[in-house]
Amino acid sequence: MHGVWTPDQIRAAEQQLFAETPEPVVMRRAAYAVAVHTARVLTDITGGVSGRRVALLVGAGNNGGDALWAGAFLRRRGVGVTAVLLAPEKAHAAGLAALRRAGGRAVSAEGPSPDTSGIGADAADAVERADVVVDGIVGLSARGALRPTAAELVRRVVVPGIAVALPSGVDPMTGAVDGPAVSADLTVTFGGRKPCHVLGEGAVRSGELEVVDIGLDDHLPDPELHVLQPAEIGAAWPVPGPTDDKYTQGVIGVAAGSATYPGAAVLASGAAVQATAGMVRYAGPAADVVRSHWPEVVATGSVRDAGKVQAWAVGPGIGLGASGRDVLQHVLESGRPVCADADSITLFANDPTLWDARDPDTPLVLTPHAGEFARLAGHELGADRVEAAREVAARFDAVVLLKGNTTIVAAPDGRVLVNDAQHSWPATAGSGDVLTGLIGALLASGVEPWLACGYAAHVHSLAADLAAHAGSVDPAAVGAPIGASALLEAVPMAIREVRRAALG
Ligand SMILES: NC(=O)C1=CN([C@@H]2O[C@H](COP(=O)(O)OP(=O)(O)OC[C@H]3O[C@@H](n4cnc5c(N)ncnc54)[C@H](O)[C@@H]3O)[C@@H](O)[C@H]2O)[C@@H](O)CC1
Ligand SMILES: [K+]
Repeated sequence: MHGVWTPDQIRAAEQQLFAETPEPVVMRRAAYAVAVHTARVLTDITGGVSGRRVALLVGAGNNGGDALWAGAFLRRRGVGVTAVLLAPEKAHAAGLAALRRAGGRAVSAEGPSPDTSGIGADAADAVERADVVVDGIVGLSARGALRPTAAELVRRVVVPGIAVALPSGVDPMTGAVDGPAVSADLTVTFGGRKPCHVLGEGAVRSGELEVVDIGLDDHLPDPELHVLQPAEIGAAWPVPGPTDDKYTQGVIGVAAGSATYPGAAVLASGAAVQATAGMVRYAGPAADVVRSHWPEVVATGSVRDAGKVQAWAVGPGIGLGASGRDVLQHVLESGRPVCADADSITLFANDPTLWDARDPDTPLVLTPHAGEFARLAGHELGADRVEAAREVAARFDAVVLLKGNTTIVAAPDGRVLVNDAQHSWPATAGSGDVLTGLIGALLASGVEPWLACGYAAHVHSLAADLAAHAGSVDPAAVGAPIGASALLEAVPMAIREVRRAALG
């Protein structure tokens, strides 16, 4: 599991570190890593380092200081370095002096003779002629949209960009982008991941991420967020052992779909069949259709005669009427872990007395999208999705999986997992029904609910990615839109992929 720390947590750890290692030494450590990675990128794209050109975009703070020091190190390897200073009078003095000593030059972003968009000729020329641009405009202390000159410079960058700490223009806490922002090929960040590297557009804008050790590790508190790694998901994914039979691996009950809309039932049951090797029971009015798609499912017409299960997946397509309510109430009273999705969430929102049916000691997972979340929470989902999910998880004493391009999984005790999909292929009708089946199957296998959601979210987005690329994991492969059935079909491929990662 990777940790993710807030800017405040990182700053506090830095202050502790500075008590033992002087701040300029730490900055040079960070900058040296930026220089090493920039040299690597230069070699990748131009075949060498010496004689290549790098433009540094330099803001008023220490982020600009990192870029200036990195420029000084690159000069020593023969790189032609020009620093474009956004606030010449506030540029990091020691960094600027080091760059000049090493033979680099500095120009003002706005002068002399700025063009109609406010950019000076030397600055425009430096950005245009560079092989690589290093973004040191703003880092951890970024506030709001980029100021006009910085925004204009960012618009002009067409060559590969390396972001120092984080891509400028991205909100450090939420990953949200408001106006122009750097789209980095590579982000070199220090001490640990920050929320913007894993949330929303920031995750995409960060490009490849390099986390550099600058000595902070011993000073960092518990992380704010966690990101699961494929290998740990693969190692934990339940597969049958030598002494297992169909019952010992967990039996999942699926209560979904209706006679008129059987699709949700077929997809959720199918996902459960593909996810784990135990047994799947379906209970509801779509029993015949489910049986014809998935002969291995034991299907009955009602939750009342479903037989024993170890967990329930309930909700997709059950409707908002009395029968849907009855189904939800029954599974809540079963004393088994429940993954409640879609109509179940709206039923909870419409009728708070349903919470009384729940055994407080039995885990409950809620998997809302933004609209369902708003109904459940009683307010719209704002920019801070993490805090929103955390608050609702605590309020309802349930694990909340908030759907979106970045999936957030909040536990009632405040732990938060993030699954940063990096693509939107799962944004297709029926994809949520597949996710519900995956989570339910993992719950039935005894996986802890918070992790079950994290494992399922990862495998779900990986399956969509694989399906969209016809099974290829080559990042250069071109994708095509998929439906939920194709996603479902790719689930075993995704499970194999994470299990392979676990083997190393
Ligand atoms: N404290 C340290 O010695 C270390 C800091 N590090 C670097 O320092 C950075 C943090 O430095 P600072 O706290 O000085 O702050 P930053 O360099 O992140 O930003 C502060 C400056 O950016 C400007 N700014 C803020 N929002 C802006 C916007 N929307 N558009 C344009 N300009 C904006 C402000 O005028 C302010 O002067 C980290 O991200 C990292 O790159 C690293 O060198 C590691 C060690
Ligand atoms: K930056």
